[in-house]
Amino acid sequence: MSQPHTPGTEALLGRFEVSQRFFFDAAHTLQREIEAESSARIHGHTYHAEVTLAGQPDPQTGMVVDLGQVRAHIATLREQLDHRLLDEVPGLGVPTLENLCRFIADGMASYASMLSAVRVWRESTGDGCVLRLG
Ligand SMILES: Nc1nc2c(c(=O)[nH]1)N=C([C@H](O)[C@H](O)COP(=O)(O)OP(=O)(O)OP(=O)(O)O)CN2
Ligand SMILES: [Zn+2]
Repeated sequence: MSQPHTPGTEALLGRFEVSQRFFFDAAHTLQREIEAESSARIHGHTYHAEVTLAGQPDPQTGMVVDLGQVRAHIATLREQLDHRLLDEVPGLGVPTLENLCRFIADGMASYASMLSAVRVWRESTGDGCVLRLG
C-alpha cells in the first residue's frame, strides 16, 4: 500500500534510485604522457554505462520513472556513440571517461531534475568514472 507523500519527509522515506545500463563499442585516440604511441593510434574499447535517476515513486504508478521510457531515450543517445570514432562526436570533446559521463548527462537533460549519477567504465581494464549530480 503506498503512503501519501508529504514534502519534507524524505529523510524518513528514503530516496529511491532506479538505473539503466547500456554498452557501446567505440574507437578513439588519446594524447597521454604514458603509453603515448599506442594511445595516439586509433583503437577501440567496449564501454559500459549506467544512468541513475532518483526520486519518490508516483503513488499511482508505483514508479520513480518508467524505465522502459528511459531505455527508449537512452537508445537514441547510444546511437551517437556506438560504432563511432569518439574523436569526431560533436559535443564530446577529448574522448575520456570523464567527458563521456558529461556527454551522457547532457543527453539526459529531459530527466535533469532526477539525474543522480552517470557512470562509464571499461571491464577490460577496470577503469571507471562516476559523475554525481543533484
Ligand atoms: N582519467 C582517465 N584516464 C585515462 C582514460 C580516461 O578516460 N580517463 N583513458 C585512457 C585510455 O582510453 C586508454 O586507451 C586506456 O588505455 P590502457 O589503460 O592502456 O588500456 P588498453 O587500451 O591497453 O586496454 P584494452 O584492454 O586494450 O581495452 C587512459 N587513462
Ligand atoms: Zn583508449
